[in-house]
Amino acid sequence: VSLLIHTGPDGEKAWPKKYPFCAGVFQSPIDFHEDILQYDSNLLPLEFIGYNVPSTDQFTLINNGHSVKMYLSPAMCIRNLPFEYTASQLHLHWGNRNKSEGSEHTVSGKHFAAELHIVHYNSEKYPDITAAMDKADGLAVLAVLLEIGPFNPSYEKIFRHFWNVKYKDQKVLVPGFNIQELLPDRLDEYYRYEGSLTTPPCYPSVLWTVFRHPVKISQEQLLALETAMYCTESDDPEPLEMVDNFRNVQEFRERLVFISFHE
Ligand SMILES: NS(=O)(=O)c1c(F)c(F)c(S(=O)(=O)CCO)c(N[C@H]2CCc3ccccc32)c1F
Ligand SMILES: [Zn+2]
Repeated sequence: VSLLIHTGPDGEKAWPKKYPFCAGVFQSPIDFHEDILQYDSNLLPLEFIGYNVPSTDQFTLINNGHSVKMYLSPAMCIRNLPFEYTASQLHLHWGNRNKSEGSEHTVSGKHFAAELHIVHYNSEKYPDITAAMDKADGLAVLAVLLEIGPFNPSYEKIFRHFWNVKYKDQKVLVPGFNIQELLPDRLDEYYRYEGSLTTPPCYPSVLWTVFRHPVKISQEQLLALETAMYCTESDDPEPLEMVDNFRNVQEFRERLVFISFHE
């Protein structure tokens, strides 16, 4: 299934056949534009517990055939959400070397170069992410929009390992570091809405927090992300580049996106 997930924009048109929720309600990602945004003074800055993981710990980074994902420590969690959410994994979405517009969420119709997602599950109500992932209050995903700028040493702590996970099912250990370094400075400014997984099975189970301010990585780091990995296994005679693994924005009718900042 992972090979079929992102083979071009037509790939996602085929999802509902096998994954009915992908054609359902509350689908993500979406475009953030003026007339659906509403300021909400109750949206507090998120509080991160255990994000500063010591370098003696290690994260497993794995190429799962349609993204590169890094398993996180169960000691990492977020407060100031309706429940306590425990970290599960982080992964990225990106475009290709000729079109560096691979973010999933867009702002006023504009794609950013790429997008980082940190997936958490509601550990107050569910024992693990498998139990949580299809529940309306099951998941909370933090999203960071990435754009081109100076070299980013924090992102490099993950990106430097891409060459060891070029092919599907390859994995490598990454020394622990402070995952909060991957987030923008203004943790108090974000978009908030109820949406879904952006990959099959597309469960409408995600409380999305998309930070307002993008984080910068260098052109070279972005190129590494866009060119290092393949969806196929190392011995596959027809290698398939892992590119354009973002879902297109979904219809967003009669709903609002709440913002924690004034325009
Ligand atoms: N953009 S997104 O945040 O919606 C999102 C993804 F885009 C994505 F690719 C993955 S995955 O783990 O690589 C493959 C699908 O399971 C997940 N993984 C989540 C979804 C289901 C699940 C189950 C166990 C651990 C992680 C996840 C995901 F939440
Ligand atoms: Zn994602």
